[in-house]
Amino acid sequence: MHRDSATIFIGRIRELGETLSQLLSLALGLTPSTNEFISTNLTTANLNYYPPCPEPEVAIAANPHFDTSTFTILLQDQVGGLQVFHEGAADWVDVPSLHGALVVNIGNMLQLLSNNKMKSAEHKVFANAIVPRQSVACFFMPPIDFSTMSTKMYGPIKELVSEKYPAVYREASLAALWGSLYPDLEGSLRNPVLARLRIAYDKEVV
Ligand SMILES: O=C(O)CCC(=O)C(=O)O
Ligand SMILES: [Fe+2]
Repeated sequence: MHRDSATIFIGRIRELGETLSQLLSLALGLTPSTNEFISTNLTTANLNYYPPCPEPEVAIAANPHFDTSTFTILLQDQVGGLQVFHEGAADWVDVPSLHGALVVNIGNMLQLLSNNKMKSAEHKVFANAIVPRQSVACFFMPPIDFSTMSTKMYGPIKELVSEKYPAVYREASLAALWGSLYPDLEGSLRNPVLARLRIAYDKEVV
């Protein structure tokens, strides 16, 4: 990516992220004074390049995973291959590549903060034999401070917890949440990181 266009792109994505944070807070019914998403910022961008794969039927371009972010803004090229797991259909569905469109994924951080009101989207990318594919994934998170990574805790926003809607998750540090890219060793949990944070873990699994 050319340096000038990258700078402009990132600037615009930051603005869009701020607007999205505010809209998500509104959608959750949070008041501006307790809005914890306002501090959400663009922390990382993945520039993904997937070369053509000689044996796409036995390979995968990106393993199924949940992003750790509050939300992710994704730019994909025209090649396609991104799929999201649709809980209702219990199946993977294609996320078509539309020219000029951005995809927004909810990540594990928002599922945790929103006390399960917003669900993290599991996604994967399948490989193709013919053309390379590129994407830019921009991750929005609370600011990352490596000195407090294991000690600063995040949990369901107080305003979203009540007697009627008790906290679904215990609090977790960013370091603990970061495990979400790694599959469950026993392979039985769809979202192992959040499943292990569930307060009613014994009774119910995410
Ligand atoms: O390449 C894509 O479309 C998805 C990339 C992705 O999921 C990620 O970087 O977390
Ligand atoms: Fe992702």
